[in-house]
This record gives sequence, C-alpha cells and structure tokens, in this order.
Amino acid sequence: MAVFTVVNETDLAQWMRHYDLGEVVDFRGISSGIENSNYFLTTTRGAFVLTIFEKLTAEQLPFYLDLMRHLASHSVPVPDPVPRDDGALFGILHGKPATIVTKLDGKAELAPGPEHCGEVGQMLARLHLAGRDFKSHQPNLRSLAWWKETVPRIVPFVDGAQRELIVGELAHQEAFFESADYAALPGGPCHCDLFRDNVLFAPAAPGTNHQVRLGGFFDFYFAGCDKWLFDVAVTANDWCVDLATGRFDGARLTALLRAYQTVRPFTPEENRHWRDMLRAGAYRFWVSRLYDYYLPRAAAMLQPHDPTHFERILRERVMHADASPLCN
Ligand SMILES: Nc1ncnc2c1ncn2[C@@H]1O[C@H](COP(=O)(O)OP(=O)(O)OP(=O)(O)O)[C@@H](O)[C@H]1O
Ligand SMILES: N[C@@H](CCO)C(=O)O
Repeated sequence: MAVFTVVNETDLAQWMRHYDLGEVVDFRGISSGIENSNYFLTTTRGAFVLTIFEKLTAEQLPFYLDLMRHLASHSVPVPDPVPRDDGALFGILHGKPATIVTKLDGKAELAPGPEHCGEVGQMLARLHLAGRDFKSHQPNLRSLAWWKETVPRIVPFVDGAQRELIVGELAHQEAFFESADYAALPGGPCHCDLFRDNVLFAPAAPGTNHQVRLGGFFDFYFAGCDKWLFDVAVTANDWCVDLATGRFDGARLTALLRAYQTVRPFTPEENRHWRDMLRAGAYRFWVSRLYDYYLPRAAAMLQPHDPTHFERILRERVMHADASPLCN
C-alpha cells in the first residue's frame, strides 16, 4: 500500500485545472513504494505519475525536480516534471507538496543480467556528464557528515564485531575523504540510490541489436552532488552482486564498468580508489538501514530493509580491498 493521501475525482479535477494536460482518461493508485503517495495518471496528452510527497517539504523539492527536468532535457530518460500554468514544478495538494511527472516505460528487472548492467552503466555515465552544467548544488545528504552524526546513535544497538567494523570503517572513510586523491575525484549531481527497483526496462525494439531497452531511472529523492565514482559504486554494489553472498558477479560487474567507461573513462585516481568507494557505498546503506531498523521514524518504513545484507557486502569489500577495478 502506497497511497497514504487519497485523491478523489473532485480533488483531481481541481488539481488538473492548473495543468494543460487535456482530459483525464484514467487515474489509479500505485501499490508499491513506501515514501510517497503515487498515482498513474493517463490523460488525452499522455501518461504521467502524480506524486504526493509525504515527508519532503516544499523547500526541499526544487533541487530534485529541477535536476530531473535538467536531465530529461539532456535526453537522459528520467521522469520529467510537468510545469503548471504558473510555471511551478509542484503545487500543494491536501496540504502536501505534489507534482506530475512523465511516466517511464517498462518494469523493474530484479534479476538482471550483464545486458541490463551494461545499459545501466552507460546511462549512468550519460547522467553524470549531463549534470555538469546543472546550476543548483545540494550535497549528498547521506554522506560522511551524516554518517558521523548517525553512527554514535546506532552503535549502542550493535554487537562487538559490528561496532568494530562500523567505527573502524568510519575512520577509514574519514581518512579517504581527507586525501588529495579524494579531492581530485570528479563529481557532480548523482542519483545516489540507483538500485534495481529504481530503474525500468522495456522490451527492445524489433530490428535493433539491443537485447533490452532502458525505460529510465526514477526516484531521485536521495540525489545530491557527490563524487561520480560513489554513484558507480552504489550502483555496482546492488546490480552486480549475488544477493545471497554479497559477492560480485564478474560478468555483470565487467558489463557495467565497461559500458560506463565507453562514455566516461575513469581517471587514474578513480581507478586507484575503486575499492575504497565500494566500501563507502556499502557503508552508506549499512548505516541507513541500521538507523531505519533501530530508530524508525513515526509512520515510516512499513518493512525496514535488511541491514545485514550491507554488512556482508562491506565485509566482502574490505576483504578484497586490493583487487583492481575490473576484477571481481
Ligand atoms: N515516473 C514513473 N514512471 C513509471 N513508473 C513510475 C514512475 N514513478 C514511480 N513509478 C512506479 O511507482 C512505483 C512507486 O514509486 P517509488 O518507488 O518512487 O515510490 P516512493 O514511495 O515514492 O519511493 P520509495 O522507492 O523510496 O519507496 C515504482 O515502483 C514504479 O513502478
Ligand atoms: N535503496 C535503499 C532504500 C532507499 O531508497 C536501500 O535499499 O536501503
């Protein structure tokens, strides 16, 4: 269930007066998702998604919506927020900020193969390059500063071995973030949460030699400016692993990294610090999952994600810290 705020026919008719989207043909709630209320909206002008933000505020939204609009205008397939009659990308519905974005094609691929990872890698590099002239800046709000603030709050709940890892890795990451090599890593707007459930795939067009077709990336509400390599690491840690062990699948990892580098080759510093960044990517989600597990927000997370999955991945990455970028 992911319709927390109910929109009836009268509310919708009132809301649609602010848009030049023709007549409503179909309107239905979307059952998945745990953060916002989402509806599929079909009008005589096309297919859209209406999102009512249950937690993000009107002050927080412009960075995300402007970024999506910027990327969409640079041919990166992401939901494009539709401007209202006053030019605004969101309005207020039932007292909460709400927006209409274009609907992407396809469905999530939860058991990806190398062909899916290749498409994701290439588009992620295109997203990074397209973000270079995006004017707003918001840091990744789930990076080092947040880890430093959050780790002391979760440490009382974890066992001795976990405490050692969580505190030790924080020290490792602090040293990495302070290094000259880290400062030299290129960066800009990043998705920061490009997991399998935030990407859609559609059937490949007949007559093309593509096995799959990327519908697009969505759920930009953890996006922020960060090192591009961090985004690649977060993505690889989800798309290219065996979910039972956290180990990399060599074919998927190679496909993702090769495809990314056909668009933007890694710099020497990125090559040197791939493993540190994989650790950072795993750490970010281990910490957030522990936080959501032990300190749940009111009415949040219907089903918290399993923190031990990312503990396993982090231990795996620490163990293979010396491996080179294109190896598993
Ligand atoms: N622009 C879009 N185009 C097509 N489908 C979309 C779009 N936005 C959302 N969806 C569909 O709606 C579902 C719920 O969206 P989403 O996962 O973003 O939920 P949420 O509650 O906003 O965030 P979270 O993933 O953090 O729970 C997605 O799984 C996807 O199927
Ligand atoms: N992708 C995150 C959830 C927040 O979108 C996780 O798996 O922990």
